[in-house]
Amino acid sequence: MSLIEVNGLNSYYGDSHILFDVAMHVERHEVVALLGRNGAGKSTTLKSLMGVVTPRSGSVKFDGIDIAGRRSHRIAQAGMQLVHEERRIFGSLSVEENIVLAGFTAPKRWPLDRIYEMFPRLKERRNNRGTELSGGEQQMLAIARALVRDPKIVLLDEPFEGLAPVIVHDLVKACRELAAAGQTIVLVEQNLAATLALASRIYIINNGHIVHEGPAQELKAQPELLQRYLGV
Ligand SMILES: Nc1ncnc2c1ncn2[C@@H]1O[C@H](COP(=O)(O)OP(=O)(O)OP(=O)(O)O)[C@@H](O)[C@H]1O
Repeated sequence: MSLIEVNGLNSYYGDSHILFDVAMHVERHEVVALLGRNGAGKSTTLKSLMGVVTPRSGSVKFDGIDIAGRRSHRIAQAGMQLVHEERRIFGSLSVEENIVLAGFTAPKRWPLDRIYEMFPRLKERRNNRGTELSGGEQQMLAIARALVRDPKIVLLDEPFEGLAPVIVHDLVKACRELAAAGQTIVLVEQNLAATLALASRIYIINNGHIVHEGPAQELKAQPELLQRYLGV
């Protein structure tokens, strides 16, 4: 049984039909990436999985249970975490307070030591307020806030966007360690090199339709797909 199995998913904003019969699956311990141009529907897909957007129709099975239509806090309680593009950390709280607070209501938690082993930078900055962090540190903190809840799956929405290459390198390394430890991840990213360094399987979404699915390695040999759907 797949950890996530999506079928016939349709999502709207008001009258705007955004996702059209999306079908996808994610296996345990897999890193899957969702690629596509700006506005293709990537964030909406993650939000529809997480219950931030309520799908109008279709099924979303998470660990065997249909969660479509459930509220996002209940989906989080079942073990899914979405790291939003805008990070959503508390600027007035310290790094450590941010992490502890995020883990507060989780049924299971990572010990802080494990978080700090993965992000040594956060350990150095643990007494700094959220507002005092660089963009890269904020992103590490946003991911740490998801991981502390020991999720079955983490959805990462453009985690590398707007960050300097050296920070992206550190974050990719941390994500690779996470994946090697068996963490299931769904990644939405515009940075193709970072995506291919992390994901084993790729979906491409275009105008709300899944138009391609296959191993990440194959994508490099398909320049026409990259050109047509990603403009690269
Ligand atoms: N809250 C909203 N209300 C109305 N329309 C929205 C809303 N959020 C997104 N959209 C529209 O839905 C479509 C899909 O947006 P989505 O954010 O899922 O795209 P994306 O692939 O994640 O792109 P990006 O990389 O720009 O975030 C776009 O046309 C966008 O303008």
